[in-house]
Amino acid sequence: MFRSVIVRSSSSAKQSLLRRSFSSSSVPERKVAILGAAGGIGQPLALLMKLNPLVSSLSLFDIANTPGVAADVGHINTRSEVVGYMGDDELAKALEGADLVIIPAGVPRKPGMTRDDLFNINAGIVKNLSSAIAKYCPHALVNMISNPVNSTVPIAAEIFKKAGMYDEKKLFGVTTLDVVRAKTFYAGKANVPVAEVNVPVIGGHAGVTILPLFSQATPQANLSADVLTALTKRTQDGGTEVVEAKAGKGSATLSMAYAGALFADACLKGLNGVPDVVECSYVQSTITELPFFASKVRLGKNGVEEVLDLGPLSDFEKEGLEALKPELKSSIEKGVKFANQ
Ligand SMILES: NC(=O)c1ccc[n+]([C@@H]2O[C@H](COP(=O)([O-])OP(=O)(O)OC[C@H]3O[C@@H](n4cnc5c(N)ncnc54)[C@H](O)[C@@H]3O)[C@@H](O)[C@H]2O)c1
Ligand SMILES: O=C(O)C[C@H](O)C(=O)O
Repeated sequence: MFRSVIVRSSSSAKQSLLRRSFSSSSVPERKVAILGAAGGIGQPLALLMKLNPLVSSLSLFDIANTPGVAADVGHINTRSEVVGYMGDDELAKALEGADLVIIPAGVPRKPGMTRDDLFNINAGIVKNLSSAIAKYCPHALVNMISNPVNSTVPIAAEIFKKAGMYDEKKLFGVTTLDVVRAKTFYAGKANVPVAEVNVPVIGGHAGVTILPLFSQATPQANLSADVLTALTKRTQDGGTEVVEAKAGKGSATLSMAYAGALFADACLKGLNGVPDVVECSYVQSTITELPFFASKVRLGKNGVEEVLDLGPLSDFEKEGLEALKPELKSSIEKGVKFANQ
């Protein structure tokens, strides 16, 4: 179809106009940058973003090993051009012109650690990367994967505020893996096809701050209170389950890359004007008294279009919501304090 439009037009100016308007109305150019692209999440995420036809330029940044990852992924015969960037001197080039920046940079947990135990190392990494984003691609959407997400998102927000370019619609904590897990675990217990399952997950991304709303799960299933309690706990402990199974070799990487690619795809669809794109994400929010909170979010051309209400909660979920607030509040405050010291 594209080729026949070009062949039939007469002048070359007309051809190029047609080419531009045809291609921009179908699939716009989109640059996606991954920071931490040579890591356990970064590599499979780079692969999945290379497979995404919405991406025209894939920028792979890390402090080490990106040339190899970029050469490898770059041989795949899909739409995007791939460029690897290594070291702080190349960070500006990696970011310039980016529409979406995905951040899985930083250290993962080992058995016995909480996500908050990563704060001392990852907070500094996120602070530096956020300063660079503020400088080189201030209008990009940012998908924060680096833990502790409950604190790294507030850190990025504070850095962006200091730089005078903060737009709360453009900053997202990636909690999609919690949704992916809740769907998988629910489908197993409810004995329904997993592809049909939807489960919102609210709150944050650590332990009890992860609150799946199985009362709103579809398709509906009549699960006992004990089963719902066990499903909730398994979703909250999903990350720890992987950390323990990997026995010192890191945390979830493959399922996270899948979840990160799903969320990035939703962001790109929103940017491209696809209607009714709704995903859960940890964003600046007023639906509770906490300044950041994960809930369903409608994505649009400017990022967050609408933070959706929580909807009706069961008594068990209402208790879970009250129980998560103190920990989430203190993680947010820790991030804000760090960014401002
Ligand atoms: N949000 C979630 O649901 C979720 C899920 C899984 C893991 N995580 C988090 O993602 C992070 C990464 O996990 P991983 O398993 O990929 O770790 P990893 O150690 O395998 O990879 C991290 C990568 O970050 C790079 N890096 C370090 N400092 C950097 C900097 N300043 N700039 C750019 N890159 C830098 C490292 O070189 C490495 O390649 C961890 O903090 C982990 O806890 C979050
Ligand atoms: O559990 C972790 O440390 C990594 C990640 O947050 C996860 O949920 O798998």
